[in-house]
Amino acid sequence: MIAFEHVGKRYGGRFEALADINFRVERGEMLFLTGHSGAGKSSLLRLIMRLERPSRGRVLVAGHDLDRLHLSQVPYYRRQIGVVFQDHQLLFDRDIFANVALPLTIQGIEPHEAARRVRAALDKVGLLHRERALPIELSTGEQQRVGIARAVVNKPALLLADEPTGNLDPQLSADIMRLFEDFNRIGTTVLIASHDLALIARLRHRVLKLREGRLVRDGEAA
Ligand SMILES: Nc1ncnc2c1ncn2[C@@H]1O[C@H](COP(=O)(O)OP(=O)(O)OP(=O)(O)O)[C@@H](O)[C@H]1O
Repeated sequence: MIAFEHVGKRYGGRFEALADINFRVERGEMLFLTGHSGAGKSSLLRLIMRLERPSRGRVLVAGHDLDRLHLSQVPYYRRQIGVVFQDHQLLFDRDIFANVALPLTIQGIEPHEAARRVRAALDKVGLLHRERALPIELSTGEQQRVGIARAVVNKPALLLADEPTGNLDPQLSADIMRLFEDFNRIGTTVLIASHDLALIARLRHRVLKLREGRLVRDGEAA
């Protein structure tokens, strides 16, 4: 599903944020990406999303060599990827339904079909009964679940998350991780960047650890 081959990333031609990164992720895997602040986690995720391009090496995702992807193909490529952010980035002037529907609205999906998919996604995160609420009326944990529903509404083959539990207490963090495991169980490949070492250790998935831009560990959580 994902292959990094000797990938390096420099910003501004000088600073090396990632150096000689090599790993493969099979379809249907779930794994964590960890490392200190500034280790390169977000840079690595941005390369997969094709928001950045590597300075060296190759990134392959879902059969695409991202360097060969034509600019006009990038939006279609990104539809295969769901992304969850720490601060969920919801639109506060629209209700939950409209927030989750956003990716489908942008794609011009027919409203009946869009509504069906939005409700299926909200149901999976346990928030179907709140579809007419505004984000401000929900708790932080619920807001994050809306962010996850929006990320999966397209049924992406790959789900990426950047510190999805960064603002949540341990109980809510565990709930959110269980939700990711549910999506993984139905076949979605899941890659989560996280600082939460205690939680990662409990879940016993594969862990990629970065230190100063290098991959220093690839294996089961200790
Ligand atoms: N657009 C950019 N331009 C210049 N330097 C950048 C840019 N993005 C990231 N960096 C630098 O690259 C390094 C890796 O950053 P990155 O955001 O990937 O780390 P991270 O592991 O995600 O950190 P955090 O956990 O704090 O989010 C950092 O030193 C950062 O300052």
